[in-house]
Amino acid sequence: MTAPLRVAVLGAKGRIGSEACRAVEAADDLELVAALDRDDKLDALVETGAQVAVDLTHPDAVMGNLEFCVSQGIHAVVGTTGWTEERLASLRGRLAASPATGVLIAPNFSIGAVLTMRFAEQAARFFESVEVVELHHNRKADAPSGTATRTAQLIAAARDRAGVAPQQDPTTHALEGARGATVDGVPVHSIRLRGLLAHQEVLFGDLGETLTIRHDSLHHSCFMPGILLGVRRIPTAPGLTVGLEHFMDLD
Ligand SMILES: NC(=O)C1=CN([C@@H]2O[C@H](COP(=O)(O)OP(=O)(O)OC[C@H]3O[C@@H](n4cnc5c(N)ncnc54)[C@H](OP(=O)(O)O)[C@@H]3O)[C@@H](O)[C@H]2O)C=CC1
Ligand SMILES: O=C(O)C1=N[C@H](C(=O)O)C[C@H](O)C1
Repeated sequence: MTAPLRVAVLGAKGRIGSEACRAVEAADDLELVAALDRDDKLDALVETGAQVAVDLTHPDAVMGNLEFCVSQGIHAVVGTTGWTEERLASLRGRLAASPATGVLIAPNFSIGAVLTMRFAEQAARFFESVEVVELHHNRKADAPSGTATRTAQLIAAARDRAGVAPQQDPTTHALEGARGATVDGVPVHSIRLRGLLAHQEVLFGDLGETLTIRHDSLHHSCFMPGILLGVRRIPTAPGLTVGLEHFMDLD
C-alpha cells in the first residue's frame, strides 16, 4: 500500500483553511501533518516531513510562505489571492532554483467558477461589451477578487487573440470609482455584503442581446474537491501552474 501524502495547511484557522483541514483529514490517501496559522513557525513543515503545503492565508503572507516552501522542496497548492505579474515573476525565479518543486496557484478551486472562466473566455470574442461583477462576503481583504481578475485577464487575452477592438467607454463625467476598476481593459466591479460568500457575473452585450454567466459559491465545501485535486497532482507537476483547469480534463 502507498503511504499517504503528507499535507500541511497554512491558514488552518481561517474560513477556507479550517474546511481544508477537515477535507484532508477525511481523505484516505492524505495525511494532515501540520495545521499552521498566524505566528506558527514554518519550520514545522520540515519537522513533520510535509510534502505539499496548502496556502490559504492572506496576500501579505503568501509570498514569504512560498519562498520557504520552494527553498525546502515542498510543493504548494495556493488559493490565497493578491497575485500580480511581479509576484508571479518572482515566484518563477524561486522555482528555477528548485526545478523539481511544483506550485499551483488556483484563483478559484470550485468547478463552477473554473467553468465560468472557461465559458467567459469562449464568449469573449463574440460581444462588443463585457463587464465583470464579483460579489463577496464583507470580511474579504482584497478587491477585485482573484477570480474576477483572472476572468478579466482571460477575456482580454481571448479578445486580443481574435483581434477584437478594445471596447469604448463614452463616460466623460463620473464620480471616481463609479465605473469600477479596469483589468486589461475589462471593467470589474466589486461588491462586499454580509451574508454573501463568493459570487460572480460576467455580462456580455451586443446588438439587441446580452449574455450573463453567473456562478454562486454557497458554502466553502465547493472548494474542497479542487483543493484535493491540486494536492494530489502537484507532486508530479514541477514548476508554476496557474489555474486548476490545467489539472482538469476540460476539453
Ligand atoms: N482559490 C480559492 O478557491 C479560494 C481562495 N480564497 C482565498 O484564501 C485566502 C483566505 O481566505 P479566508 O479563509 O476567507 O480568510 P481568513 O481570514 O478567514 O483566513 C486566513 C487565515 O490565515 C491566517 N494567517 C494570516 N497570516 C498568516 C500567516 N503568515 N501564516 C499562517 N496563517 C496566517 C489568518 O489569521 P488571522 O485571522 O489572525 O489574520 C486566518 O486564520 C484569501 O486570499 C481568499 O481570497 C478563499 C476561498 C476560496
Ligand atoms: O475570499 C474569498 O472568499 C474567495 N476568494 C477567492 C477570490 O478572490 O477569487 C476565491 C473565491 O471567490 C472565494
